[in-house]
Amino acid sequence: MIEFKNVDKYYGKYHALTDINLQVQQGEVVVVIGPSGSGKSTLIRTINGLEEIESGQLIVNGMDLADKKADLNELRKNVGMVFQHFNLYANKTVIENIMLAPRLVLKRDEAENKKIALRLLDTVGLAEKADAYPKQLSGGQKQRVAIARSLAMKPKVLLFDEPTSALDPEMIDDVLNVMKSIAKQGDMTLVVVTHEMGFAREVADRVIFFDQGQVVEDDPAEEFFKQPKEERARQFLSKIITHK
Ligand SMILES: Nc1ncnc2c1ncn2[C@@H]1O[C@H](COP(=O)(O)OP(=O)(O)OP(=O)(O)O)[C@@H](O)[C@H]1O
Repeated sequence: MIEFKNVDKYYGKYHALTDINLQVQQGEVVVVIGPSGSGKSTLIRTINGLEEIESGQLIVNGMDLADKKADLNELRKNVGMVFQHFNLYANKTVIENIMLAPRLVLKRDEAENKKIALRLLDTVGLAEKADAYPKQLSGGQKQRVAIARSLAMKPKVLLFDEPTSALDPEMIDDVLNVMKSIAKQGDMTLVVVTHEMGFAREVADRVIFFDQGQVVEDDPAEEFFKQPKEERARQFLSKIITHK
């Protein structure tokens, strides 16, 4: 479970998160939407300790991240993250990218590690790319490898930070389909920052609308997709898309 209690975060004097109170239950799929610069990335980066919080409490899988002594390596065994720009190791093959963390962190047996990695590559539709290097892949393929790499750790929580926004339009669906199938399995907690409203409508349990570092709406998905909240969100999102 993830629980924010009165969490504040500053970058210098800039108040990036203001009094966040949120709970995400194990197995929930939560989509976070909101305008550019509203703090969505900051919010999810706090969940795996990539950003520190200044005050309040943030409990993730029983660990209090406000405690400066929290063991972030231990936390990250159970909390994976998929980034906008994939962050694959360029000098390692696809399968090595997937096998590395389970080998080093979980000390997983090598044969078992390889079996799991190949199965995951198959799941994301890239079985034939095991020995390719990231530079030989399209953006959408890289992102599917990044997802397989996160899944290899069997995390309880998987965070997605705008996973499709660096992709060409024709690649987006392949990545969203992989994410949808993970969401539909129902055992992992997913927190997804995205502008993909179709994805949210299909698989989200909850939608959080974020603005100026604050939770403005926190609704069950069926509630959110009733007008006029969805319409307001679309107006915000159309501004972002025009920007880009
Ligand atoms: N490391 C940092 N140092 C200083 N300011 C930062 C830092 N990271 C983010 N910010 C600022 O904090 C605010 C929130 O940024 P954040 O990336 O969380 O927003 P976002 O909602 O994810 O935006 P986008 O949709 O454009 O990615 C922005 O005003 C940003 O400029």
